[in-house]
Amino acid sequence: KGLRGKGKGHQRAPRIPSQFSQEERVAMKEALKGAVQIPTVSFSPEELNTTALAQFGEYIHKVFPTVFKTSFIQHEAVGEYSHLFTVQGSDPSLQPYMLLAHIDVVPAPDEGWDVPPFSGLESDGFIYGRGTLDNKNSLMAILQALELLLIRNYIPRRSFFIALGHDEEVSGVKGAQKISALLQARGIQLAFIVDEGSFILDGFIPNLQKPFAMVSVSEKGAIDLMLQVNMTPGHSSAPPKETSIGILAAAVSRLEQTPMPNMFGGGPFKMALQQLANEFPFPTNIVLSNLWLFQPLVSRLMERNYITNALVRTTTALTMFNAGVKVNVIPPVAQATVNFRIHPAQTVQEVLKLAKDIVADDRIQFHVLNAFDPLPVSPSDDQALGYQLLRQTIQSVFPEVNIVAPGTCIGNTDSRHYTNFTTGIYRFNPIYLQPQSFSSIHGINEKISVQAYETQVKFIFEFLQNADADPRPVPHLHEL
Ligand SMILES: CCCCCCCC/C=C\CCCCCCCC(=O)N[C@@H](CC(N)=O)C(=O)O
Ligand SMILES: [Zn+2]
Ligand SMILES: [Zn+2]
Repeated sequence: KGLRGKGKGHQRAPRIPSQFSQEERVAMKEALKGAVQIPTVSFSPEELNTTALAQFGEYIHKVFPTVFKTSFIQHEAVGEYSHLFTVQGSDPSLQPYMLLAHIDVVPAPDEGWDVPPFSGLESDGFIYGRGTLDNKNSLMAILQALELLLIRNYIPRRSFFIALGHDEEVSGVKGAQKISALLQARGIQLAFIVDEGSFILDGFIPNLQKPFAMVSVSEKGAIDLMLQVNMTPGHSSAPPKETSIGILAAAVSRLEQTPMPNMFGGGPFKMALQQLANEFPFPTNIVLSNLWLFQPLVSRLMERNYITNALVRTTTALTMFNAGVKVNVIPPVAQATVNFRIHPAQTVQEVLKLAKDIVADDRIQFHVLNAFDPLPVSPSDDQALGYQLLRQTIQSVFPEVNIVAPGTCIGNTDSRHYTNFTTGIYRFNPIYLQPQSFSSIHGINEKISVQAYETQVKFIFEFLQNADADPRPVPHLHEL
């Protein structure tokens, strides 16, 4: 709605092969390095590096000139530093879709890095730096693929939006939320959305030898819960039996030692394991094919690893603790913040009640700083256009990957600000991820191989064209 309504000229565009010249391949990796070198760090919702964000806006103008000068692409800066591209397709009868990525990155002090985190240095075939996996790779690959298609005179059939938020790492309130309001005011409805949030997972599940593509169809909810204890201050030479610090420490320790219930079976993860069953050796294949019998066993096994544990329950992370004003003063107040990530089968209210029951101490005050429910589960059936387009593109770009399975994103993404536009929200990065690279996201030595980045560009180049092709049934591989 509201997109190029001319109703004419929507002939089929010829398929353009995803082959790039040596010169283009060099230019694309250099463009990513340049993006990494701009320190677009979000420290807090109020503390963004606005100089770097402004510089980034100029940078994408410079490296993707065709995107900015094409007549059927409208560019708008939103909330000053976020960017919305409206690509008007030639066939207004096709519902548009939207690709998301974010400009900002989490802070990266130099300590522990092999190379400075904002150097974008290339070493042993890898480009190093903050944002190379989260999420400048996606942002640059989307614009790069579009630039290359435009240079080849491609005219998209289906309209689409590209929304690039500038504060995803600290809420998305100034970026994604503003873009969302703008699209809402324009009455836009979308066929589907694709965002960051999952990968081709390699080595995350014991005994599963082959990588598989997990497309996240849901996203955990979250609560930032502040616990506070107030006590009368006094001289430390004659302390009371319990201090605010002691009471609060015991309360948060109870929360840490009492995990939220295991909800395995109540989210997409069970479906993924069933789809993966035949990829495991005996007897795991039999166990996973018969979850009606073995569900209690499997759900317990999943708790053993901290990543699979995050997929079966609401997690409880103690992230901040503040108390004390002076070495010889009984502290008047102690505060701690707990970050819960809510399993798709639970709600904010349910988790709050459980947390209060676990703490079970009237001296503790609870303050909800921020909370939202898990995101609805998007369809992954044969009719789900976004899911099937991802599946089709994964099968063509990564023919060695046998399984594409739905999953839950354990982190949060900007896509949660766009739930009004579509029931189909998919989180997927076309990149192989091993547990070690998972730790580098928000950690140290974040890096992407030059080859992986080229493949990401190729994936989007193919995806944009697949979205314009006539819908046709996608053959299922390895169905149960
Ligand atoms: C099937 C078994 C293995 C499953 C393993 C899952 C491995 C994890 C794969 C991907 C998770 C990566 C999450 C990336 C998205 C997170 C984005 C992010 O950092 N968001 C922040 C900020 C925010 N928007 O709230 C966050 O705190 O979550
Ligand atoms: Zn991210
Ligand atoms: Zn992140």
